[in-house]
This record gives sequence, structure tokens and C-alpha cells, in this order.
Amino acid sequence: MSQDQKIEVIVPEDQLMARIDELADRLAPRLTGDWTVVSILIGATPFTSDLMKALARRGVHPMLDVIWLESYRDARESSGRVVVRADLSRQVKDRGVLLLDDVFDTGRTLDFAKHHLLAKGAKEVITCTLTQKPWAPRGEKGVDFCAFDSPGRYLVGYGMDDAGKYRGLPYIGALD
Ligand SMILES: O=P(O)(O)OC[C@H]1O[C@H](OP(=O)(O)OP(=O)(O)O)[C@H](O)[C@@H]1O
Ligand code: HPA
Repeated sequence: MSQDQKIEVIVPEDQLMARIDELADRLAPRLTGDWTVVSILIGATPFTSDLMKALARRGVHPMLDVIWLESYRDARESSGRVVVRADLSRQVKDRGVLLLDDVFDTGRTLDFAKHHLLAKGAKEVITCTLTQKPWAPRGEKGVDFCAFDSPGRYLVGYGMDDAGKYRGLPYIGALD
């Protein structure tokens, strides 16, 4: 029996893949030398997988590491506090880092992660998200690369969850 809530498709799967290819075209020339992609668990997992494949098709093979950060848990609003549930497995000292996340909302998670990586000695941190909310920080505090501007609604799918559900949807959707 289906237990789906009403989910409006905001970005269908084919558009997602096309934008990730465009993103890889823009990122590839920046990733020369020693780079590590750091994926923020859990939400960035599908985006990371598809972007890594798109980079590999362009002959770009950075290391891949993860950091598990949590601030929303089952709520639709940030708790205001970012918790590190698991840290990196390798050093980033003197390396460039491409930091990936699914959604840039208050900006708190990415800001925390960026400072965390710089404190570990990363040479440079480039931030990249699949999507950003209309109220997310722009300019100096903004994200460096972003595939989509999203509406000011609660998003699910392609890694994004509502209390742990819907991460497996192959598109970006919005809940009412
Ligand atoms: O810009 P912000 O307001 O910080 O929101 C963005 C963060 O919120 C979500 O993480 P969450 O804490 O829900 O963990 P999850 O990745 O396990 O879903 C999402 O994956 C981002 O990491
Ligand atoms: O819109 C959202 N959806 C899922 N997770 C999120 N984390 C921040 N904003 C969102």
C-alpha cells in the first residue's frame, strides 16, 4: 500500500542529470592538483555519486571522503546547532577540498563544515550544492557552485528527507 504524501515534482530526473553534467564541466578545470571531495552525510549521497561519475568521465579523479553532520534530524527547521556524528577518514592538510551538500538553506551546515576543514589545514575549500533556497546567504557567505535555485518550500528526494523518508526519490520534489 502506498504511504506517499502529495509530492510535487520540482526538478525531474533528466534535468537533474543534465545540470550535474554542466556542473562537472565547470568544476573539472578547477580540480587540478591534490583535491578531496568531501560529501556531507546523509543528504549529499546521491548528488555525490552522480557528480563523482560525471567528473570521472572528464578524467578528474579526486579522493572521496565524507563527514556526517546533522542539525535538522526529524524537524523541518534547523535546530541551530550542527552536530558532528562522524569525522573525515583522511587528512585534508594542504589539499584542496570540494565540499558537497544537497541543499543550502540557512547556510549553517556548509559554513560549519568549511571552517572545520580549514581548521584541519585544507589549502582551499570550494563549496557546491545541488540546490539553494531563496533566503540562503548570497555573496561572500554564499555557495560557490549551485545547480538549481529552488522555491521557498520544503524539499525532498535525491538525498533530501522528511523525517528520514523520501531520500531515494530520483527527482527533487516539494511537500505542501
Ligand atoms: O543550510 P542548512 O540550514 O544548514 O541546511 C542544510 C543541511 O540540512 C540537511 O541536513 P540534516 O541536518 O537534515 O541532515 P541529513 O543530511 O542527514 O538530512 C541537508 O542535508 C544539509 O546538510
Ligand atoms: O528543504 C529541505 N528539505 C530537506 N532537508 C533540508 N535541510 C534543510 N532544508 C531542507
